[in-house]
Amino acid sequence: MDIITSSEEMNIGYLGPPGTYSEQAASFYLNWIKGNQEFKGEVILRPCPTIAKALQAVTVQEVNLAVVPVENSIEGSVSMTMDNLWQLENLQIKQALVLPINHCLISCATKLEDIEIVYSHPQALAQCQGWLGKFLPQANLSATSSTTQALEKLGKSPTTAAISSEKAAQMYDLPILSDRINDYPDNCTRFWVVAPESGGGSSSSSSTHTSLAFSVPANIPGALVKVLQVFADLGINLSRIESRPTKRSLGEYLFFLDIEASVFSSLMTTALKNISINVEILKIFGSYTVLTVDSDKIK
Ligand SMILES: O=C(O)C(=O)Cc1ccccc1
Repeated sequence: MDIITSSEEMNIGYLGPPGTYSEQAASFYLNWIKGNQEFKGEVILRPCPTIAKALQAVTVQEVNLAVVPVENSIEGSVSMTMDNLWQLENLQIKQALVLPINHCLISCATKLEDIEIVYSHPQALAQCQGWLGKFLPQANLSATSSTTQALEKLGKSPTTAAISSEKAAQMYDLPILSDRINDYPDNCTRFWVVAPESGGGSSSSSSTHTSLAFSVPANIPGALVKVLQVFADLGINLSRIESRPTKRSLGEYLFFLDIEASVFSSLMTTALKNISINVEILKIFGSYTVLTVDSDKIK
């Protein structure tokens, strides 16, 4: 892995305010790069109001890196991340991090029956929708830009609640009314560490995964299968396929692939050459390794 080493200071953007799951991921990464002694200067975490702004901050070099959520085991893709990676130029994924996510219901209410409104990030609300339906059927759900932005809306009201982490509850000095409220216990989110293509050096040849996205030249039968067949024929495993609308016209899609191979492998060189005639625009987001983080490593 290559990290920018020329500067004394490294700034890492993430979806804030402080206390979000994205901050946990960014903070783990900060400690990891310090522990691996790949960067000796000061590392500063910079909260951004949205995922889009965190990624834009990388493109305009306001920050050196951004740590953004990309996929959750219960709710699936974070479309804001996918769409911005496609739209913004010169971004490169340097690393993937998988973090366990344990949601708590945080509120000054004394009983669940008193709660009228629950605030949180749409991903968190979705990851707890079964629990919310069962234990808070009366409550209205309200989306906020992050789980800690939800905490800022709470105040001391006895009729409002937010979904956020245990760490965030401690940070904002708010009580936890219920713990582990996500619908599946092994809830986890994958984050990407994103750098500028030019500033971060090239990806390491030890990378194990590659992410890319493409559009197809025409909406014709077999347009997608021709691309997928190339990977199948070469025995390259795909770990994710996702479609997103091109936003140009209804029914027209971009396809995002996560591939279990390094972009530097000879098989991938062949695959990229072979898919080139079947794709319209191809964007390679980077090659990287995946770090799975234990809950006791999250501060
Ligand atoms: O709002 C946050 O805390 C985030 O970092 C986004 C998010 C929300 C829910 C699960 C994982 C990431």
